[in-house]
Amino acid sequence: MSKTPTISFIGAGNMASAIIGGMLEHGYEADNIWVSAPDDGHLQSVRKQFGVSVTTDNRHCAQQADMVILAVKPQVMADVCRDIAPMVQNTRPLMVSIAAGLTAETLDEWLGGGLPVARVMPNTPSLVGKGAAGLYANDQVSDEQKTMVQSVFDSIGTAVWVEEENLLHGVTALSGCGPAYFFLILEALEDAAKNAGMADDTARTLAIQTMAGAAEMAARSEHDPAQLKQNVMSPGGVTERAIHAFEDGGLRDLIQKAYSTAFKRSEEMAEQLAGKQ
Ligand SMILES: NC(=O)C1=CN([C@@H]2O[C@H](COP(=O)(O)OP(=O)(O)OC[C@H]3O[C@@H](n4cnc5c(N)ncnc54)[C@H](OP(=O)(O)O)[C@@H]3O)[C@@H](O)[C@H]2O)C=CC1
Ligand SMILES: O=C(O)[C@@H]1CCC=N1
Repeated sequence: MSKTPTISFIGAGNMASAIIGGMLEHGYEADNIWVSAPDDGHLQSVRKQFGVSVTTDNRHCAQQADMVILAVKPQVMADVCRDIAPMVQNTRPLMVSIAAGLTAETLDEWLGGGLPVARVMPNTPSLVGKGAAGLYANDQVSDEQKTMVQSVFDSIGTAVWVEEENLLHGVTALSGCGPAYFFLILEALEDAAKNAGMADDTARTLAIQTMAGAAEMAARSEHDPAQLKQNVMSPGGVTERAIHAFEDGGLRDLIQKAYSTAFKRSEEMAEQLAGKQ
């Protein structure tokens, strides 16, 4: 596709806003973006914030698109898809779902069948160009359409194709949910520092910079995280005590448990929603 593709978002919530904000920040033209959602008041604030075109009519939104990004909650996806199915069966845009769990087969069935359907599991740091997304496409998606969806998610972070759709459960439990895990750790670290008497803004600044610095270092280093951790743990020093406290408290098991629970929930949602009539 030589012209800039028109991209329509159905749903204007946290994740759609993060993707749109990231795309605009990275040079995508607001003129080529449409957004629909039920609440006109909310849409008008989206229009003001981003300068995109808005409508409360999902069909009208989908009609404009080379690529439709379905950004509603999984539980309302069936109704949304069935409503726009007659329209997209005519225009045949690339349909992209960012919903957790829902399979391409289920989505395609709700959309009337035979459409190019891709799935993306993005995350909210897309807003600041630091997203991490897993991508999957069904066999109706052309190479040109794969390039189109990849270029959108590459522009707002890192996008990685998975060979098998089932692998998206693991992507969801890692990078889809992951920002929340790190925000929890930030909250807890800030609280610990404040409990010991540190000023609120100092605790926040130091905690955020430490997390960002550790991530940047892990990304650039030739060493693995275990070695980088060891490099901070002076024998008989301070960090060693804290790391032992984490290990003794079962932090690794807890992380494994949280990850597995998220993974299972993603599988469970796929099964439950596939049965939705
Ligand atoms: N949040 C995250 O970090 C991530 C979310 N996802 C996936 O993204 C999807 C959206 O999640 P999120 O953005 O957090 O959810 P939000 O609740 O923030 O946004 C959902 C949006 O859908 C709109 N909506 C509801 N019903 C309809 C309808 N019938 N037609 C059109 N729009 C409708 C809502 O409108 P209104 O505001 O007017 O109610 C809202 O704008 C989910 O499927 C989730 O699995 C994937 C990865 C990460
Ligand atoms: O919690 C959720 O269901 C969505 C999917 C990944 C992140 N948020």
